[in-house]
Amino acid sequence: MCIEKRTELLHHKFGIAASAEQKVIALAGNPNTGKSTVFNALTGLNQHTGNWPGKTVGNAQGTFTHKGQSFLLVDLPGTYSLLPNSVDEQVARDFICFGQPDVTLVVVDATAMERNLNLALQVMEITDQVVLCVNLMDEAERKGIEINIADLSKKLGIPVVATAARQKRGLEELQERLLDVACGNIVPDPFMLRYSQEIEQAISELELKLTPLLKGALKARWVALRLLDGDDTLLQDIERYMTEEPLQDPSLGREQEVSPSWPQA
Ligand SMILES: Nc1nc2c(ncn2[C@@H]2O[C@H](COP(=O)(O)OP(=O)(O)OP(=O)(O)O)[C@@H](O)[C@H]2O)c(=O)[nH]1
Ligand SMILES: [Mg+2]
Repeated sequence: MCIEKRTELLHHKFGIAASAEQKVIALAGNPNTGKSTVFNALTGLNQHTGNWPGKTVGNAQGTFTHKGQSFLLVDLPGTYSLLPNSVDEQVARDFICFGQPDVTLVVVDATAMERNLNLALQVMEITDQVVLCVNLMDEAERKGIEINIADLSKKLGIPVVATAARQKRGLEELQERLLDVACGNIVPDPFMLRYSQEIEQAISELELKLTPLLKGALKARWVALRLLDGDDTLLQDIERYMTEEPLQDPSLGREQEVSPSWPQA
């Protein structure tokens, strides 16, 4: 999508005023992982709060500049998943999918990695442009939890930064990695969850049909997974946010439903 079109989309559909040269960062994560603390530490007083258009869910936007590059940071509601079961999850998913952020920064709690990585894996299915922030490192250290950040980054295929946002630790490196991914100096190659053979087969068949329809706007594999899961809200959202050419292939119905199950926390 060209920059002018994205600026227009952000303004009209999400109430976000980003300038053409700004890199847009979506801040996602489980509740209480320190997203707002990271947001505040990075943006300081350069913040603006309101509601998401048509929703009673709070929306905070803020700006910062790193090495001459301006960033607009959007603090998303805390969620455990991106399946649209609640308004918070819908808001987070819609922005990550359709707001076309340059990077989605997933903030996880270093003391509860297993539960938190579930959301990170879901984001990595939607977009390659992901940076992981392992926050609350001071708490993890206090509890004797050790995390091999370099190994985690290698296994996940995305940049991973350790932070203790309340103490403002690790934020410089976080800004560096955001700049790297936003500007293309680092091209993440996220680890993909593999499902059963039956589901993988169905995904491949749907991907073939979806790829030309989606024209790179969304990952065909992820849309295929959502369709197989019977997620009607995604088709509505595709029409709402990509209104120029709604999906019209009648064979993309629900008859092929087999439910892939998300890894449970
Ligand atoms: N010890 C420690 N506490 C932190 C750190 N980061 C955030 N906190 C604290 O964790 C609590 C939750 O932080 P928030 O920034 O509100 O978390 P959040 O993810 O925005 O929470 P929701 O918006 O409710 O989902 C607050 O009391 C913060 O001060 C950290 O790195 N170390
Ligand atoms: Mg918050």
